Amino acid sequence: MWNTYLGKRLKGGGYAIKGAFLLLRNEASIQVQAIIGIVMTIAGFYFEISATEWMFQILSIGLVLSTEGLNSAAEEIADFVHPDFHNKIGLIKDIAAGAVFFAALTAVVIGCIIYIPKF
Ligand SMILES: Nc1ncnc2c1ncn2[C@@H]1O[C@H](COP(=O)(O)OP(=O)(O)OP(=O)(O)O)[C@@H](O)[C@H]1O
Repeated sequence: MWNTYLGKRLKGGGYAIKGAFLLLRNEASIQVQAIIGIVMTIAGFYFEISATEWMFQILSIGLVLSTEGLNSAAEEIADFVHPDFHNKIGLIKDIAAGAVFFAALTAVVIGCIIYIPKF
């Protein structure tokens, strides 16, 4: 069953879910972002945001969690291929963190657009 096309796709989905749990269990940065996502979801219900606002908020949370997860993967690869200090490893980690910064900045701007008018 697992060797069929569908079986292989299901197995791939299983690895992805395992990866998501590993991120949530082991990565402090993902845990912080996930907590922020939960707080913003509670705020969304409290302020009764519109369907469009929900879509942007959910996209923002997903974007930040995804880039944060990819950043963690880049850090793992960097530490695996070169555990010692190296300027290039530092540059790779800084660039990966920069990607998270863009996502987080986008989420903050969207959050301000949604919630500032509600005060
Ligand atoms: N092996 C290394 N060589 C050179 N610079 C490094 C190295 N490891 C880390 N750095 C520098 O330290 C910064 C922080 O790296 P680190 O691996 O501690 O990530 P982090 O942001 O603290 O994430 P986490 O807490 O999830 O590990 C990097 O962005 C980089 O500038």
